[in-house]
Amino acid sequence: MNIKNYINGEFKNPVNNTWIDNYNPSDGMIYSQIPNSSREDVELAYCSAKSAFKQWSKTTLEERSRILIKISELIEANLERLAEAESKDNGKPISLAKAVDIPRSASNFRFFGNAITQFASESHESVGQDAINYTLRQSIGVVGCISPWNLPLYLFTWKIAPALAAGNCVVAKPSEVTPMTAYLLGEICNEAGLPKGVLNIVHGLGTTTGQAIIEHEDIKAISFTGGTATGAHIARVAAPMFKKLSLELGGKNPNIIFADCNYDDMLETTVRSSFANQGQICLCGSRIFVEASIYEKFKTDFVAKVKALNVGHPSKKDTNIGALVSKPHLEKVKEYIQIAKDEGGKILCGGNEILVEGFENGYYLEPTVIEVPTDDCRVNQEEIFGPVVTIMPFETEAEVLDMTNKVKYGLSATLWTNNLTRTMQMSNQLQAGIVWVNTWMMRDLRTPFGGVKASGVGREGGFEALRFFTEPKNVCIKY
Ligand SMILES: NC(=O)C1=CN([C@@H]2O[C@H](COP(=O)(O)OP(=O)(O)OC[C@H]3O[C@@H](n4cnc5c(N)ncnc54)[C@H](O)[C@@H]3O)[C@@H](O)[C@H]2O)C=CC1
Ligand SMILES: O=C(O)/C=C/C=C(\O)C(=O)O
Repeated sequence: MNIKNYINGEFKNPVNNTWIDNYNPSDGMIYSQIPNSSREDVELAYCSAKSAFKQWSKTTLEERSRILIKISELIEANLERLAEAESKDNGKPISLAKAVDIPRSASNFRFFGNAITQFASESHESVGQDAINYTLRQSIGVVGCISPWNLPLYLFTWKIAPALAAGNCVVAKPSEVTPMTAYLLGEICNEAGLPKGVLNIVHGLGTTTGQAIIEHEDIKAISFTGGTATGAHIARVAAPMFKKLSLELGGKNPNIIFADCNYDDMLETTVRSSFANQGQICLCGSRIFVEASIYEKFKTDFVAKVKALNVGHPSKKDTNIGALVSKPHLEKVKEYIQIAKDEGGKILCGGNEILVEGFENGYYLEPTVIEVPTDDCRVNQEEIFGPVVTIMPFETEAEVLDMTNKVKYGLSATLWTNNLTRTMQMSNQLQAGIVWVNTWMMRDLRTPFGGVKASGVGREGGFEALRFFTEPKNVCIKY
């Protein structure tokens, strides 16, 4: 089956008729092809978006809201089909796609469909000067949304929904590794009555299609989620063109466990925060620091739970861990396991590729726990983005804070403790955009989402996203 570009409400082949193979990670087979769109395709998408902008930016908030909520309902109505497509394209367990990815994609549209009706601008009375200022929040125009492969429809819609709600028209590119649900979204948008050209989806490689989007002179804002190196490249290209930029990048998130925590909750959640989605979530807690007094107990209990996880075909109900997203990614993760061994790390469990019966060419890897001798080893400093975590003990708050803040990343941190003073003090000092205390990845879509340092620039979510996708203009009236 060939995936096509979605431009001006129609499905089109790429102008230069160049295609890329799309692999099913669970069996390593090519199962579809996608366009490797060129500058010409991006230009067609841009022109279609530009024509639609005049009308869409003037469409009432109620009408925009109605359409976005309709899209949300149609995503829900297509739950099974979308979850199957996501699981096949990405390798994630179908149970996860059904419970998390697709419902959250629907929530993204519903949330921003509602949020835009509550979004208000400010006014400032200049007392004593007989003047009033009011600030308009105007749609930007045509914006670019570029998303990664780990949470394909979830992150694609997390960008598109606020962009559309704010009255922009969009040229969007999903990851070339997981294009299928973005393709299906085009059909849903047509059925929901989204006017032609408001959303345009171009498929292809980052270096061709993505590059054409970020270099386009008239695409005025770029919202990107993906690797830090790619984010830095996008900034180098787009910042001198004065584009607005939202960059949500990698992480090397600490999971800090104190002896006074609720142990059972902590243990269960830590297995999830380590290995959910095969560890391929930028928020996964890939560095586990445990207070020395419970370190040996934690090590034994954690390893036992990890060994019990079921690695298998994504379509099977009892699969906890599916396939990694691609062969090159599997190789990258395996290289890090070798690096850990070379650096003196001890593999407590996992570390090997798995041959799943009947799917021997799939990209399966055992969930891996590595005990590291020091915090400054490469596996504790660099993003692996797979089912691999490190563990090590700590003695004091000061020591663990120092280790957690020493990495170049600063996305999220999880703290397990029942000590209120410690919670407040550490939350203040952790260099991260998001801190979870006694939980992980509990999401409220109104909250600011994003990181500091090499984890990115800007915040997504709630009104932050609507602010990003609008341009403020202050009007000062003297009376
Ligand atoms: N959410 C996250 O934090 C993610 C982090 N990563 C990290 O990045 C590493 C590399 O993974 P990749 O798949 O290569 O991610 P990537 O960052 O290269 O890809 C993300 C998106 O950016 C696009 N892209 C790539 N080059 C571009 C360019 N020059 N201009 C515009 N768009 C471009 C891709 O086509 C894709 O749609 C992973 O191993 C992982 O460590 C990857 C995906 C998601
Ligand atoms: O918005 C969320 O709930 C999760 C976002 C996750 C990422 O951005 C990621 O893994 O890249």
